[in-house]
Amino acid sequence: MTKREEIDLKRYIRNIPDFPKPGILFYDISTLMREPDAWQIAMGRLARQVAPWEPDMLAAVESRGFLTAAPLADRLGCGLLMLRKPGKLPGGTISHTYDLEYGSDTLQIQDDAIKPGQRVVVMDDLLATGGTLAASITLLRKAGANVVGASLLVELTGLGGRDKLDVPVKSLVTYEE
Ligand SMILES: O=P(O)(O)OC[C@H]1O[C@H](OP(=O)(O)OP(=O)(O)O)[C@H](O)[C@@H]1O
Ligand SMILES: Nc1ncnc2[nH]cnc12
Repeated sequence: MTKREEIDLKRYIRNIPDFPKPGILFYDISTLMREPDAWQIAMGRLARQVAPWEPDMLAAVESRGFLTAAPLADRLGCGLLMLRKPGKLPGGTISHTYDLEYGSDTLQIQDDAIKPGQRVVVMDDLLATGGTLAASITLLRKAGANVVGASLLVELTGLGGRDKLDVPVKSLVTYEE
């Protein structure tokens, strides 16, 4: 029997070619989440990755970032906040609009989500070009956060996303493509 520490999470992450557009190889974590043992192992490894940063809060990027940040906040005993697409968060919000390969996108945070200087780790499922995480970090700083790290399940290293980020970045699984 394979020991838990030897389990290769790549075995559980499915690749789907040409989704959502021709030419994109989509890394699908649904197949990892369907396997309770593998998902627990992934969350355990993420917890060990993030704990040394001693966060007060985890910031979850809509929507797949919610899937990793919520169980981790529970494991680490820290707070959880959402970075959402526009018009989803009640009360006062702060926005940041950023450029994508084609067009632009906006993320929002509640303006009272963070106490000044709180240590925040931003979490998403996957790092590709880095545009989403770079924008998330800018938005968190606008809201007063001390962003101490970024944590991912999957990193597509060939796209150079981590070069856009000025915080320490850790990922569990890397693909060159
Ligand atoms: O590094 P980048 O090039 O910015 O890409 C990474 C982002 O793309 C995906 O989100 P998507 O926009 O597909 O939304 P979803 O999480 O709602 O599926 C993924 O969950 C990251 O948030
Ligand atoms: N190749 C990819 N697979 C899954 N999610 C993504 N988000 C951005 N690029 C992606």
